[in-house]
Amino acid sequence: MEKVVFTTGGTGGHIYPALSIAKKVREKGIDTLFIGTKHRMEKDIVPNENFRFIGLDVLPLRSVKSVIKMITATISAIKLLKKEKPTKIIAFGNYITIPVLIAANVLRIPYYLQEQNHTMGQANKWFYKGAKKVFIAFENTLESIKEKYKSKFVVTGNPLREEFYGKNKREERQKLGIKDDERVILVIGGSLGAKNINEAIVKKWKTITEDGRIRLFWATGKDNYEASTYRIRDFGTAVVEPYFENVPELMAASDIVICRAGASTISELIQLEKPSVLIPYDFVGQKENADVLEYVNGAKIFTNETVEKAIDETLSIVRQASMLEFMSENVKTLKKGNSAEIIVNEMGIK
Ligand SMILES: CC(=O)N[C@H]1[C@@H](OP(=O)(O)OP(=O)(O)OC[C@H]2O[C@@H](n3ccc(=O)[nH]c3=O)[C@H](O)[C@@H]2O)O[C@H](CO)[C@@H](O)[C@@H]1O
Repeated sequence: MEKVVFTTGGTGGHIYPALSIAKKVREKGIDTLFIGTKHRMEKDIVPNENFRFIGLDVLPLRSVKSVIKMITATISAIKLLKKEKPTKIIAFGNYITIPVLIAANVLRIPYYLQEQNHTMGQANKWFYKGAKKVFIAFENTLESIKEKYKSKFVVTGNPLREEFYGKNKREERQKLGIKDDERVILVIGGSLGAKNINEAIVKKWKTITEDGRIRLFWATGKDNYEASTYRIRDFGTAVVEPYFENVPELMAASDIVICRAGASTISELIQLEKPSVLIPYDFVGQKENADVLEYVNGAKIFTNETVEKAIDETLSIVRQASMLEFMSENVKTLKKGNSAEIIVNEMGIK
């Protein structure tokens, strides 16, 4: 009997792709189990989606204590996998997946990896040589892989929420009451918001809102709403929220998006063929994710120091229909289809 173990955790960026694949597996009536940590957001997100979840006691490898915990967790993972007897394992990167991947090697259970980012994270780098297949989001990741391992890699894009597929721009604009001659700018940070982007929006508020044809949708981030908006007296037609639950609809309706360059956000832009102005959060490898879009002339990249310029540039691009179309056509060339479906097929799950 087929049974698939998913090991993931840390941030939404690692957990949501796993859930999209797991939902496809569950639809086929196949048993699943998630293994993450008992400390981070997977412990809530995964059970909320009605998947069975076991949290191990692991911490980032930064101290002797964390190394001891990693060893203990690995012993627990071996016992757990012996009992659960999965036929396949899939891991989504970062230190949380290490105990299960060591256990998979010890027990010789076939395992697969998924990498969300352009640049592979350390855990995936350590384990890819023993993996059956590695599912990557972006073609250019292959440039850093030795020739003899390349055949293991499959470019699938990142698994996204189902709502990102089959969206139509015109329909979504009608639902939101947006007129044909209005231009929609969507601003989102990562799952935590983006302080620098918020500050620049406030500084440029007058310029953005004085053009009556601009419709702004701006998510400040859950913890930044008060600090970002208290100086604004009149929101006009702008929609400002701490967090948008309906990003698929808003992104589909928008003409251009200002955002960070987390892997899921980049893949969502690709799926919806959106021009963007990106301000990567650099130290976690987002610049390389952003480069994927800029390289095909589908996005412009700015830095935390030049966010105000980024907004001026957005206002300029959004008024040029031909530029928007050019960028959108270029983004389209990166589309890969429904990644979760492709991955389930590649894993031989019927
Ligand atoms: C700070 C940090 O460590 N970031 C990393 C984290 O990204 P993080 O999880 O922050 O960012 P991602 O872009 O991968 O995902 C953000 C998700 O939140 C959604 N969203 C955002 C705002 C909003 O109002 N509503 C909403 O639904 C987006 O649509 C997207 O699906 O994991 C990613 C995947 O490994 C990495 O690429 C990022 O570098």
